[in-house]
Amino acid sequence: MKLHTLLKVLPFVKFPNDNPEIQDIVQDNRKVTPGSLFICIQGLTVDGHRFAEDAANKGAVAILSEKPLDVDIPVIIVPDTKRAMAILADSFYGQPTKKMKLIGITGTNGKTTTSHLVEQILRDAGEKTGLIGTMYMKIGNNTLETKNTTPDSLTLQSTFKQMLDEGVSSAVMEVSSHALDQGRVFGCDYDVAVFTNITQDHLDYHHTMEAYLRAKSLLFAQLGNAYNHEHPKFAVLNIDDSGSKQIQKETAAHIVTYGIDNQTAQFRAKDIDMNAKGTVFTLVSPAGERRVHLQLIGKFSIYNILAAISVGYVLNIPLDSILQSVENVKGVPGRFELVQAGQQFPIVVDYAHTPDSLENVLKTVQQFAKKRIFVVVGCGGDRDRTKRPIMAQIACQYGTDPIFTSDNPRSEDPEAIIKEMEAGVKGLQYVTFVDRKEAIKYAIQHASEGDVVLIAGKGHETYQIIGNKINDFDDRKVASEAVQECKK
Ligand SMILES: CC(=O)N[C@H]1[C@@H](OP(=O)(O)OP(=O)(O)OC[C@H]2O[C@@H](n3ccc(=O)[nH]c3=O)[C@H](O)[C@@H]2O)O[C@H](CO)[C@@H](O)[C@@H]1O[C@H](C)C(=O)N[C@@H](C)C(=O)N[C@H](CCC(=O)O)C(=O)O
Ligand SMILES: Nc1ncnc2c1ncn2[C@@H]1O[C@H](COP(=O)(O)OP(=O)(O)OP(=O)(O)O)[C@@H](O)[C@H]1O
Ligand SMILES: N[C@H](CCC[C@H](N)C(=O)O)C(=O)O
Ligand SMILES: [Mg+2]
Repeated sequence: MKLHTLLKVLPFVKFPNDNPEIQDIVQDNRKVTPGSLFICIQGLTVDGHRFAEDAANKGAVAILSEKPLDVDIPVIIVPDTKRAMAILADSFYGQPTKKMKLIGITGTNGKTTTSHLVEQILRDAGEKTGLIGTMYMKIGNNTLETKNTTPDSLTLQSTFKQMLDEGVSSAVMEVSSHALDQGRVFGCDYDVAVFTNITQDHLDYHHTMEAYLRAKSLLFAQLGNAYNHEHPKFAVLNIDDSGSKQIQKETAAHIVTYGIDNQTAQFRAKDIDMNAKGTVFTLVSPAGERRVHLQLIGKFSIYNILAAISVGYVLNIPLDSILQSVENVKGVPGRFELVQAGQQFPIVVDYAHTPDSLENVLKTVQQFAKKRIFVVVGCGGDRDRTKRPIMAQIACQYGTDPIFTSDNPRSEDPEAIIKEMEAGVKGLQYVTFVDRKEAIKYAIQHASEGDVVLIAGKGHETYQIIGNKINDFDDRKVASEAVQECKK
């Protein structure tokens, strides 16, 4: 694409005299190849403008910048390069999200789970699907690795283009608050946006809950208009969560509500019956009442199911097909996943790494544990420090045997992180092991029939990040091995 053609989507920019062919758009000087447009991003760690000269030396033919630069290739100046990058990426890759159904899911907890449920509903309805989220990106059945839950706008739009080339008709993605704040999704044309909930997390980044909710609400602000009857847009909101009120004010889309406690929810679960094998509830929906039998457990799972059902419904998928899909779902890897290694008690591996998710999952475990509840839990390094004492306190409140350990300490001292957890539980009973393997072993050695072992925080993760090193570590494997060792 010619530079001038590409720049047409950015109003008021000054077109340079040169009009080179743009082969690629990159934001990392290490990825520049001849013919690239290099975009300078002021990051949180470094200022990308400082790599402009190197990009030019490597063959970049133009630079997008927020300030004048001393290089001998054209420099186009815009007020906000991150935003411009998202808009250019959308245009460069042929506006892929305009040609497919796109569902975005945001909220503190439940994004990965809900996106998998929605993907399943769409597949069962005959769509070829794409999925972007914490665990991977998927095009049909092929998975691609991903670094972020929501990738940068260039990766995002090129992935959508690939999806389109491979026949994807509907894509579902998790939209993190970081991505919204950094404009990674500005170039996405969503049809449906979902809000799961908001509770404490990421205060290291957003600083206040108000700023965190504001970031989440950006997804709904960019969603578009309810009165475009050809392409109506839908905001699917958890009406039991007070954050929905704020979000509702920020969007011009149709509002669709789901919930359990609030009787006005358009998609509501009532008469809930839960046991260790699954959950049964009555779905109240615009299409009438239906009894639903799930293989998932926990009140939080019902919220995810309701969100997914609402999405399917607004996309005109027949309710019968939607319900058949969700009833068949066995679970999502690392979310309340049971480790079966021949032991006499349940071992649950769960991705709860926030106070609210830990509390929810422990309340669910409490319903089934006859005796003790062992909770292995740590808190991530280089992440919200204020959740550490709270998570420790929740582990002590709901567990009988809390075990504090490490969960991706990253650049921080693992012992110091545990100390910050301990500050929340002075005078209470718990044990600590810096080595997560030892913590898991301890729980499994001490548990017996009637007890439950919950290993929280890492879920599907297959690594433990200590310093800059990414070490192999999978809670599910470590737990299985510990069970085998105990049998010896
Ligand atoms: C805090 C945060 O969000 N950081 C993201 C941010 O990095 P950054 O601002 O530090 O970027 P930077 O390193 O300063 O670089 C600035 C610019 O210089 C360029 N650069 C940099 C170095 C160099 O040698 N050459 C070069 O050209 C970079 O490509 C970039 O364009 O922009 C990067 C590119 O888009 C992201 O990969 C990176 O995510 C890091 C890995 C991260 O850990 N992010 C987490 C906090 C995050 O975003 N998490 C959410 C999920 C949260 C949840 O679901 O709970 C997510 O969506 O993943
Ligand atoms: N709707 C929900 N409400 C509260 N907690 C939930 C909900 N759904 C899942 N959880 C809990 O949160 C954990 C993470 O769930 P999930 O991976 O679906 O969330 P996520 O929003 O994608 O998280 P992340 O932001 O880290 O990617 C689960 O393991 C479970 O303990
Ligand atoms: N998306 C979350 C994942 C946290 C998972 C937990 N295991 C940790 O490392 O803190 C984050 O990056 O904050
Ligand atoms: Mg996720």
